[in-house]
Amino acid sequence: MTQFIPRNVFPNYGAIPRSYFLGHHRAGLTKMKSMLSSIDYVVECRDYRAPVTSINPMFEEALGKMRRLIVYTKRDLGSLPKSAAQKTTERKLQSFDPQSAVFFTSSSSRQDVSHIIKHLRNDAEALDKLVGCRVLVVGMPNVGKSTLINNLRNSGVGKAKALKTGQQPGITRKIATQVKIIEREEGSHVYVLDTPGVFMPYVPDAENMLKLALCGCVKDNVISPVTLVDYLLYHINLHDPTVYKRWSEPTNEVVPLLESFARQTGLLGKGGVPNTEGAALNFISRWRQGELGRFLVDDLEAEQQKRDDPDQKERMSMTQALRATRGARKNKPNVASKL
Ligand SMILES: Nc1nc2c(ncn2[C@@H]2O[C@H](COP(=O)(O)OP(=O)(O)OP(=O)(O)O)[C@@H](O)[C@H]2O)c(=O)[nH]1
Repeated sequence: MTQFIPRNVFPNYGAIPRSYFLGHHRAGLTKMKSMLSSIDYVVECRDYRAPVTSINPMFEEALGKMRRLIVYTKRDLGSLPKSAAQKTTERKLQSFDPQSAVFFTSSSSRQDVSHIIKHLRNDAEALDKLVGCRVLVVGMPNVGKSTLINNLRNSGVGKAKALKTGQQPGITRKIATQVKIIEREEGSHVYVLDTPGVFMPYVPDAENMLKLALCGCVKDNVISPVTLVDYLLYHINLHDPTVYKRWSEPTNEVVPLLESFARQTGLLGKGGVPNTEGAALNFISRWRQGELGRFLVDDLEAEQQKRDDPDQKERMSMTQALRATRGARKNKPNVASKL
């Protein structure tokens, strides 16, 4: 048997849309900025699987001066609990933001959110405010903000879910009413406010767009699901190609893999022909549920090198991003019109 060699670069970056900045993203960001004087903390959520790519530089610009907590959500999908890989990843991520309190959460772990409650309980006390402390939770679409707030409320005051959550981005479209997560006898309670997920006006690097779409920050109809599975397959093969052995031998060919997957899972169209698009969506959904391996799509070593290199510009500023959007608008159809 010939040895399987995974691709070490992804070859298919052509024709990938790079924008997903919708009306409620812009409106949400403007509203957040206008509320800052009444906010004590910002909790910035990032996706554990794409911890660097899911940083929205517009939040740094708009909210960078606030007291900040960084929460990497969906930890359960990016690493195995207590594994060496988890420890290394988290140590590195912590080192990227030495000035901020950094947390890692999985929606299935009560303990993960209890660390945030403990931190806020101690830290917010120092604010000594009679009116209570207000925390704004921000992040990319679908990163898990509402889920986090529901879990904080449950852990902090023992109450049930207050906010709607969903598998596709854009469930929260407006800044929500505040939710109490910590109660204090003297009345200085801690409240959190959910916000609509905000995407970037333009993503210069096509690979980053694929990463964000794979993690669910972009609606599933924006990028072809077959291209997304191809990109996912590229990552899976670098980690462990045996995770799909039920359906195929290790392969770099996405279409035969999806056809085999469709036949074996009954995803067939008219005349028994494999429904490749449906199969692709199903395959992605399985990865998002942790069935096809748990790994990061960002390379933290490469990020470290970038940060160590003084000549590298780390992020686009808001102005640059907006300038790029204008350029993109001239050349590309409006993605929002497809939604
Ligand atoms: N496995 C896993 N799934 C999670 C976790 N957190 C959130 N999710 C799922 O991710 C999806 C999005 O979660 P939401 O809380 O609705 O995300 P959001 O950031 O509020 O989304 P927007 O409405 O777009 O702003 C839901 O299907 C959640 O169940 C987590 O820690 N682990």
